[in-house]
Amino acid sequence: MSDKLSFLVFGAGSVGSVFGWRIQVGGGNVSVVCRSNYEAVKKSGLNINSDQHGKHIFTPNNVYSSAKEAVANGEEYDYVLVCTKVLPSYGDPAVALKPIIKSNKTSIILIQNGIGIEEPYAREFPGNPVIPAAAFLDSKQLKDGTIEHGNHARLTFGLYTDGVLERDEEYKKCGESALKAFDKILISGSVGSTIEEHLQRSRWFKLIFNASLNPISVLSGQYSANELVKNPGTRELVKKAMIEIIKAGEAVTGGPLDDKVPGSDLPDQFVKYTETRTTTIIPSMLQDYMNKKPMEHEVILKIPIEKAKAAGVEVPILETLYELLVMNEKKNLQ
Ligand SMILES: NC(=O)C1=CN([C@@H]2O[C@H](COP(=O)(O)OP(=O)(O)OC[C@H]3O[C@@H](n4cnc5c(N)ncnc54)[C@H](OP(=O)(O)O)[C@@H]3O)[C@@H](O)[C@H]2O)C=CC1
Ligand SMILES: CC(C)(CO)C(=O)C(=O)O
Repeated sequence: MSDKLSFLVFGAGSVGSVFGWRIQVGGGNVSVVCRSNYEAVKKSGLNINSDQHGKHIFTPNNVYSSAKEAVANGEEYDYVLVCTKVLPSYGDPAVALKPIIKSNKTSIILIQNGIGIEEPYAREFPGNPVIPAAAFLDSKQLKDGTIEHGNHARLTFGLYTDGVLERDEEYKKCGESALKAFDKILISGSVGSTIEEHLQRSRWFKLIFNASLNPISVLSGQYSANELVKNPGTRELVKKAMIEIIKAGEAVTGGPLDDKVPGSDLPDQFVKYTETRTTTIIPSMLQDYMNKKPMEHEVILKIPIEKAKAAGVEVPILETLYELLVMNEKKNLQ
C-alpha cells in the first residue's frame, strides 16, 4: 500500500485538472472522476498547456466515470477535491459525494467560486473537514482532455467552522492537520498556498472579480476581462460593481477584505492586475455561456445579493446584472 496521501478530483474540468496535476507533481496519489471528458481522459490523460509550467501530459493514477466506480475496490481517500461548477438549483451538490465519503478521514476541499457553497457539505457530512478554497488562476478546457492554463496558480483556503461545527474540537483538530498537509503538498507542486483564518473575507475578495467581470463579460456580448477593463465605459461599470461587492463583503464579514489594501483602493488594483495580464482572461461564466451551459449566477450573484441586503447594503448594479444574466441564460439554454 502506498504511503502517499490520496486525492480524488471530483470533476476534472480545467481547474480540477490543473490542481490535480500539480498535487501529483507535489507527491500525491491523484485519481479523477470525469463526466463528458471521460473517454478522452481515460485514453490519453490530460494534455495541459501551461504558460507557467510548459506542456505536459497529466496521467492521473486512476480515471473513473462515476463516484461509485471511484470506491468500487474499497478505496478511501484522504481528500476529495470538488471542482465542479456550483449549480444548487440543479440539485443538492453534496449528494453526489455520498458514495465516496465513508468515514471522517476524508477532507472535502471545495475549489469553486461563490458564496454559501459550504453549507450543503457541512450538513451532509458533519464530521468531515470542509475546506473551501478560493482559486486564483485562469484555465480553460479547449476540447475534452485538453486544458489551457495561464501563468500562475494559487489557492487560499481554510477550515469551515460555521454553525454547529464551531463547538466540535475533534473536527477542528482533524481539520487543522488536513490544512497543513494540503498546504505542504501544494507548495511541493509549485502552487501558491495560503491557509486563511478569515475564510469568508477571502471568498468575498475573490468575488470582487467574479461578480463584476464574469457577468459583464457575458452581458457585454462576450468580451474578455482584459478587453472590458481597457474600454473606458465598461471599465467604469466594472469598478462600480466592484465597489458594491467590497461594501457588501465588508458588511457581511465584519472586516476589510484585504489586510494591506483598503477597500477603496481594491477596484483599481483588480483593474490594473487584469489590464497588465499578458494572457487573455475568458471568465468561467463566459466559457459556460459560450458552451451553452448553465452559469453559476446563484452563488456568484444571488446569494451575495441576499447577504448584502440582509446586512443593510444596497447593491443595485449587482441586482441588475443578476436579472439580465438569468434572462440571457434562459434564451441561451433553450
Ligand atoms: N476556469 C477558471 O479559470 C476558474 C474557475 N474557477 C471556479 O472553479 C470551479 C470549476 O471551474 P472549471 O474547472 O472552469 O469548470 P469546468 O466546467 O471546466 O469543469 C467542471 C467539470 O466538472 C465535471 N462535472 C460536473 N458534475 C459532475 C459529476 N456529477 N460527476 C463528474 N464530473 C462532473 C464537468 O463535466 P461536464 O463537462 O460533463 O459538465 C466538468 O468536466 C467553478 O466553481 C469556477 O467558478 C475558479 C477560478 C478560475
Ligand atoms: C478570476 C477568473 C476570471 C479566472 O482568472 C475566475 O475566477 C473565473 O474565470 O471564474
